[in-house]
Amino acid sequence: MTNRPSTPFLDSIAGPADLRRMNDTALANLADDLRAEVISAVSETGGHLGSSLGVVELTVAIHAVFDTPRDKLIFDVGHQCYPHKVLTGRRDRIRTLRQEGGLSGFTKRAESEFDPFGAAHSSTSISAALGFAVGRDLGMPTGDAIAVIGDGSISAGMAYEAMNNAGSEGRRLFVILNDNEMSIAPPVGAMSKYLSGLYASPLGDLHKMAEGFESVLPGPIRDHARRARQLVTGVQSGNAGTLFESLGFSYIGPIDGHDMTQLLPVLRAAKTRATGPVLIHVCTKKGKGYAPAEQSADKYHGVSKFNVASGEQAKSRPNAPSYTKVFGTALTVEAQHDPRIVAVTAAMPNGTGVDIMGQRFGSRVFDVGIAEQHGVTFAAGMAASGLKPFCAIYSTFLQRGYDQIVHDVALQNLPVRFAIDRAGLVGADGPTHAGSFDIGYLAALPNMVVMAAGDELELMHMVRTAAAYDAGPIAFRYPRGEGVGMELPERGEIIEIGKGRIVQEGSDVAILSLGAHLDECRKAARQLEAQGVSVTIADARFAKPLDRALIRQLLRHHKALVTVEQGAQGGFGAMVLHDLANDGLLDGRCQVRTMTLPDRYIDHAAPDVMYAEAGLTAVDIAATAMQAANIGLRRVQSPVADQG
Ligand SMILES: Cc1ncc(C[n+]2csc(CCOP(=O)(O)OP(=O)(O)O)c2C)c(N)n1
Ligand SMILES: CC(=O)[C@@H](O)[C@H](O)COP(=O)(O)O
Ligand SMILES: [Mg+2]
Repeated sequence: MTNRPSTPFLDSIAGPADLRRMNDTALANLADDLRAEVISAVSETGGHLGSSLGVVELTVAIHAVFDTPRDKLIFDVGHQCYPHKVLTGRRDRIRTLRQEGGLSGFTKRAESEFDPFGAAHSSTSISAALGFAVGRDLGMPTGDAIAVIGDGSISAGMAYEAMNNAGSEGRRLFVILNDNEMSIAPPVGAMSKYLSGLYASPLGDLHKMAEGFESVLPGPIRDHARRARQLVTGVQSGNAGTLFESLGFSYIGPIDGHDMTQLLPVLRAAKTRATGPVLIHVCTKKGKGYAPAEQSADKYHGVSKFNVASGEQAKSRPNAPSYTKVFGTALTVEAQHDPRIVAVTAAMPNGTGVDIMGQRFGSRVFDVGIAEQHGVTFAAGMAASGLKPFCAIYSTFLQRGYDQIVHDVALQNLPVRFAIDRAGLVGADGPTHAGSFDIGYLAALPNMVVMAAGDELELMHMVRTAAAYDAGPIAFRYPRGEGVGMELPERGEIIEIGKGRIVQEGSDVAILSLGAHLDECRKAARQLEAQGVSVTIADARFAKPLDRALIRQLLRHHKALVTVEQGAQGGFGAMVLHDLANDGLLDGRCQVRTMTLPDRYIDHAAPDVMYAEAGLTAVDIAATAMQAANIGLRRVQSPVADQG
């Protein structure tokens, strides 16, 4: 355990109501304590530290000024909510963040009345806040609605859809733009440049502050508030604020989000005077107040446990390259062979590994910002032009681009290659980030080819296959984390579309694996073999088109056929059942079982714990095969006993 910091101001409060009794100096001191507490806690748990450190003063100020939980504070993404959790009755559990059975790393309704709206995917906060504002105006027991959204997250279309609607609704609503000039990577796009322009606007460019607004500000801070003069004027402010004002918002800012003498009076004035939607532009530093974070390139966006004194993170030494790295490297090799290959990422160049290609072929890698919908259609356009786009998006975030996949890609049969990282359960980020649904939602689409990599070599083959495949859209999925650890060639091979492979041949039961649970299937086979059961393992490779010949062969020669996938019901297993049922093949000697994620969300924990919770361990697979084959349950070894 690290040395706990001394936090007298934080120790003196039980919840946000206490903040409303503190003077401004005490609130500033409280913010210092809170920052120290967050650093200390995250050093023990890991998590999204940089974003949380950037909003310490802002979080204190909002809770001090607004009447939470009656007023609804909605953090966009929610990855910056650790100070909020500490202030809202969860300090005693803050050192359980992202651990099994502990606090979520995001806001979560089930956790606290101070989390009125759950999040983890970005750019939803303004829509949700507007919903609360309408609820209030229609008599629901709710107060003001305050959305806190980052400069990265405000690049997504959904934020503009919400502002467009909020501006025309004209209801009292607060949007606080937390502008730290960072997304996960440095932010991209015209919006980012626009915000930087606002930040650079000299005070003297602004028009006169409205009398009514000025009068509610205490004398000493009037100067700071000169930047907030548009609150009740609605007057255009030269270049500053014009976009937000055009959308119907009053624009206040920019103000220094680490200076309580600016934050508190501006929030108080806004709260007192606002009658319609207001956007308060707050400038902060990601990682503020912790030197290793401020100095790091990613501003400590997501960190593992670390040493507070040195900032050194406790990264475990990898046994094998990550799937992400294997993908990024294989893509770069393909890009070298074919100049038509381009890559698209939605604000995750490092997370998806396309930054590896970017180092060699920078002009062919496109970071579109947090804009998955646009990213998919942009890729479709590039494919229509004759390019070969690889659209690299995490499974969970690709959900955002589903209509674009259906309407712009699949329907037009355009050869967009979807590289789907973080397939399956991902661990500490929990259910919001689980890649559970892509097999089902993609395999349902005509024209779409869907592959899943059984290991990192298979991933290389799939990258090469996708690069070579021009007949229509093709997707391949692979999980978060390390591969199994194997010798890898320079370049993958092209595999035949719709053909699986036999990994080992047996005669009693067949396990048909799709994707990276292949290794778990091997463990299950060893457990079964220890019981005298002869096992075939097949790697389906394709959820679509199915290798129907392979499936029928397995069915003919075994007493049981068990499909296994790292995905939800309605995926690969369902495709197999559908296919067999339609051919009247389900009533024969061979019993068929499907093993998928269960029909519920699984809370954050280490991935193997989550898979155990899901009933998808080697023991579960072996037991299912035995039961299906009616072999009789003898003792099945536990995974701990199974060292092989
Ligand atoms: C729809 C969606 N796409 C991608 C992400 C991954 N993601 C999480 S935080 C983040 C950056 C957010 O930047 P910003 O809003 O500026 O917050 P900051 O981290 O700078 O505090 C990204 C890309 C996400 N959560 N949701
Ligand atoms: C908050 C968010 O959405 C991302 O930061 C996410 O936590 C990244 O996850 P990976 O660590 O899997 O890239
Ligand atoms: Mg940011």
